[in-house]
Amino acid sequence: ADKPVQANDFINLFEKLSGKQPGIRKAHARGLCATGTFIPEQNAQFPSAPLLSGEELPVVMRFSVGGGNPGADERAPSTRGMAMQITLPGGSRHIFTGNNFPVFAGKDPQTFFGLLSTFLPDEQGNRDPQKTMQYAEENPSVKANLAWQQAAKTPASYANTDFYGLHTFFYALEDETPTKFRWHLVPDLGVKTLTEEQAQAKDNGFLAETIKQQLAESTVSYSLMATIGEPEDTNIDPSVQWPEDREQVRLGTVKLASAGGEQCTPINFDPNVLSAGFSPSDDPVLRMRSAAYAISFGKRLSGQ
Ligand code: HEM
Repeated sequence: ADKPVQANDFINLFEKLSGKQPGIRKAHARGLCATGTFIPEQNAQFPSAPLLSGEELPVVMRFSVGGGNPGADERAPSTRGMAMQITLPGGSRHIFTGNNFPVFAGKDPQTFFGLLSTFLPDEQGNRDPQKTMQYAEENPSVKANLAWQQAAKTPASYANTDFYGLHTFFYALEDETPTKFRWHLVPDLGVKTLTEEQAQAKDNGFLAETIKQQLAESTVSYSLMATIGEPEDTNIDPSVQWPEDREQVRLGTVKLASAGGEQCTPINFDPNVLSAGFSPSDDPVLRMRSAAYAISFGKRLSGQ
């Protein structure tokens, strides 16, 4: 049998797909840093979480385009990412790192790795979409995400994109009843996309300018939502969405103050960094992310 896929295999594969990009994130290479505040809302499902205790908290956010290409074309209807670090009084942190699709491309790291491998060009430098199609037939857990990618339109702005945490997390402090949830971020300015024609009229890197302009003209904010899971909803499979009718709870508002700057440079947006009361699920994709992000972070800081 094949050796199980390791975090470093992903890093090597990203470098094969996008070329060596020394000193740059191995995924989500193109991005934009922003700052703001988190205005928490207390609620019954997260009764004494310090994160939601009522104080406004400082936020550093990084928006990004999926893939390892630092010059990725922002006119393309591909993956967008959002990483957010909230700092609590006393210095502990809570990190949320999500993408603009509601379902992940694979039930585990191995399946995702296999899918990405079908994007590698052959010796003549050609990609073979047939390979990807065949892989999807053999690995149906990638299908929901591929269908989303095929239907995706170009996001009009990071301020008009929703972002999904995808994995399951838990909350409970001391003897509280545990809450099982998945989070997502809803833009208060509404989800907006561009037609192909509108997208082609923009320049390759229009997203930074667009959100700066929106910040100058209006309030840019997001609602941080938690979907509350039922016992029968999967804890470990990010390629399966929970039923639509699950209870939605507001955790608070993220309000942007500025966009641009270097505040994100020293941050590793590891999605397993959680504040008191929160814990990760055993989702193997979530577990793999900590190791992969740490390797990428180390390479970035050491110019590799
Ligand atoms: C096995 C699965 C995955 C692997 C191996 C992986 C790998 C990586 C790596 C290496 C980075 C660069 C980290 C850095 O240099 O700081 C990254 C960034 C990122 N990933 Fe993942 N990832 C995975 C799954 C996911 C999932 C499920 C999501 C969304 C829920 C996601 C969203 C992001 C975002 C938003 C960033 C940019 C973070 C930033 O701005 O610093 N990734 N990923």
